[in-house]
Amino acid sequence: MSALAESVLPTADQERTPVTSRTPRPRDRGIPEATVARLPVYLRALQSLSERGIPTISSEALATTAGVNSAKLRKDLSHLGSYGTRGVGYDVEYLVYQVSRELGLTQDWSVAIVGAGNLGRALANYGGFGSRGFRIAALLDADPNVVGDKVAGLSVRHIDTLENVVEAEDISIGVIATPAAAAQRVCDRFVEAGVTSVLNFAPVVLNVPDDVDVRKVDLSIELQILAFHEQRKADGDVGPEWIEALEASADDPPRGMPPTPRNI
Ligand SMILES: NC(=O)c1ccc[n+]([C@@H]2O[C@H](COP(=O)([O-])OP(=O)(O)OC[C@H]3O[C@@H](n4cnc5c(N)ncnc54)[C@H](O)[C@@H]3O)[C@@H](O)[C@H]2O)c1
Repeated sequence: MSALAESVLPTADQERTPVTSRTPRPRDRGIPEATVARLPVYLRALQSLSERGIPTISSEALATTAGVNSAKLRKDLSHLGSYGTRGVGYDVEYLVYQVSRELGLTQDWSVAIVGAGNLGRALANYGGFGSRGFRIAALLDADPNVVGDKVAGLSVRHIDTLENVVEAEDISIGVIATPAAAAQRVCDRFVEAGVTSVLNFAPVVLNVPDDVDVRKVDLSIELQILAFHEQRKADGDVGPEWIEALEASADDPPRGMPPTPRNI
């Protein structure tokens, strides 16, 4: 069990549920995507408060710690049914539990990474996933020279075993770290094997059925967004009012403005 999973299970009625890739997932209850994207930011801030032994926090202080405005934070947390107590604020431990539960982190998730190259190995070697409830259960590759390599305590398996691995390891999330040309086929195989959540690092748009969630990570896009902001700052266009306006309209940034790292 992950440290996080242990730390967010205060009572018996909040017990962990064993999850398999075919278990119906606790779907969001109409929570906006932009709110879901900010929950990990709140969680990180809350965990840091918890580690410092801070029992309660006002929405303003939590918003400052998380780097968002307080009205947005209150609205986000209201989607979780959390309103805080007037004059006291939010109970930090309970909010850690609520946000973790909403993100599905009160249970462990098994992850398979396909592509044991530079990126796949770096991901597998990163120790931070385990403490957040993500177990890297398998690393697969198509190159016979790579299959059998030991990475982060795992033996790289052949891609031909993907379906067996998904079944045997109860894989819930598939990570694609292959070249772009191979990504769609790998994705199709994940989906055929029953995986309905895919994290794609390859620079390609994947086609998936409606019930499959794909998140794409592209560092070059993030760098381009930062470059855009650097340019605006150099031109003197980005002042505090502009940032405020952006934060107030996180779901619908002003025309011509890409989402900032603070509002996605
Ligand atoms: N999203 C980002 O921010 C980001 C950053 C760096 C790299 N990337 C992308 O991540 C991917 C991997 O990059 P890398 O530097 O690790 O490349 P790499 O060449 O080091 O590794 C790719 C691995 O995929 C394997 N592979 C190829 N076809 C396969 C298949 N059909 N099935 C299984 N394995 C297969 C190769 O054998 C190789 O081991 C690339 O698409 C790259 O563009 C994305």
